[in-house]
Amino acid sequence: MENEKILVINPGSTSTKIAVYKGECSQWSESIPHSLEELSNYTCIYDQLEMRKSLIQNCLEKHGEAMESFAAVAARGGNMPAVHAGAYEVNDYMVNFLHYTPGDQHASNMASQLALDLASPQGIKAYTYDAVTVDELLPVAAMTGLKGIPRQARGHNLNTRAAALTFCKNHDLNYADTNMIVAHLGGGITINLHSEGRMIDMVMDQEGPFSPERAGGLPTYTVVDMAYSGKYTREELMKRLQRTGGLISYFGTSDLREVEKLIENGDEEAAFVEEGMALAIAKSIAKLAPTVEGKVDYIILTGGLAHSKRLTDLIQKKIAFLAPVAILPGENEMQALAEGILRVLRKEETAHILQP
Ligand SMILES: Nc1ncnc2c1ncn2[C@@H]1O[C@H](COP(=O)(O)OP(=O)(O)O)[C@@H](O)[C@H]1O
Ligand SMILES: CCCC(=O)OP(=O)(O)O
Repeated sequence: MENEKILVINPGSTSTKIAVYKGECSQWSESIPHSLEELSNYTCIYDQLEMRKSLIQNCLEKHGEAMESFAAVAARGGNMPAVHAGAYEVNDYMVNFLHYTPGDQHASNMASQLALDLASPQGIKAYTYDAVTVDELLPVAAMTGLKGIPRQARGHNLNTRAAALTFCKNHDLNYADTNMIVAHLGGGITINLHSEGRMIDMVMDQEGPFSPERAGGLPTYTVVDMAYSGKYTREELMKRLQRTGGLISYFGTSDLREVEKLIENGDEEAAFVEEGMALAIAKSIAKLAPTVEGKVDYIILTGGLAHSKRLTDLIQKKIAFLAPVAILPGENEMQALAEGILRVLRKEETAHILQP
C-alpha cells in the first residue's frame, strides 16, 4: 500500500492544532493554546511564524515522528485570492500572497508557509484544502445593488463541504446530484448552497445571522454612521463587528453553553437572544432556496453550536418546512484536511496550482 501518512497543521487565532493521520484514521492530535498575553508580544500575525514552527517541530519530536515518514503535509487555507474548491499545492506565489497581500489578517495565513518549510526539505508536497476564499458563486448570485461591488465568497468551506460530502457518503447519495444548504454554526456563522457539485451561493458572516462573535448583517446606513461617529478607528470597528459582536456584545461570552446556563436559571433576555439567533439562522438558510428554485433536498447544521439541542430544535422548528434537517456537530477541520489530501494522494482528485 502507498504511504498515506499525512501531517495536518492548522494555526488558529488562539491555538496551533497539529494532527497525524494514516489514511482516514487520526493517530494523534494536539491543540497548543496561545494566550492573549503570549500573542501580544508579536506586532503582526506573521511574526509568530518561527514560534509556531518550533512548536510543531517540538510536538513532532515528542511523538517520535520524523518528517521523512510523511507522504504529504496538509495545511488550512488562509485568505488567498478567490479559488476553486478542493486542493491546492502550496507554492511560492501562494505563500507570498498570504504573507504580503492577504484579504484579511488571520493566523491561518501562516499555514501554507509552515507546511512548505516542513515539507520541502524532505521533497514532499504541502497542500491546502477548501480555503475560506473558495468562490463558486453563480454570477447572478454574486450581484449586489451597487455597480462594481460584487459579493466575494468567504466562508467555513472546509467544514461545510466536508459535512456535505460525509452526509452524501453516509446516505448513499451522489454529491453532484444533491442540493444541500449547509450552515456552519461556530464562533462565526456562514451558510452555503451546494448544487451540481459546487457551492453556488452563500450567506457570509457579515451578511447573515449574528453568532457568538459576529454582529452579522446590520443596517448599512447605521454602519456608515458608526464608521463616521469618531468613536472608532477602523480596527476597533472591525473588532466590534467581527470579534466582539453577537453573543459577546449581549453577555460578554462567546460560549453558548454559558448563555444556555443563564436560560436554565430563568434569564429571559438570554432566551430571547438565543431565539433571535435561531430565527436569523433559519431566515438565512431560507434565503438560499430561490437560487435552486426551492429544490432543496437537505439542510445540514454543523459547527460547535450544532452540539446544542436547544438551538438546533429552535432552528428546525422554523426551517423544517423547507427540507429535512440533518445535524453533524463540530468543526471537523483536521479530519476534513486529512481526507481532502488523501483524495489527492489516492488520485481521486487533482490539486490545483495557484497562479498570478
Ligand atoms: N455542547 C455544546 N453546546 C452548546 N454550544 C457549544 C457546545 N460545544 C461548543 N459549543 C459552542 O460552539 C462555538 C464554537 O464553535 P466552533 O465550530 O468550534 O467554532 P469556530 O467556528 O470558531 O471554530 C462556541 O460558541 C461554543 O460555545
Ligand atoms: C468566514 C470564514 C473564516 C472565519 O471567519 O473563521 P473563524 O470563524 O474561525 O474566525
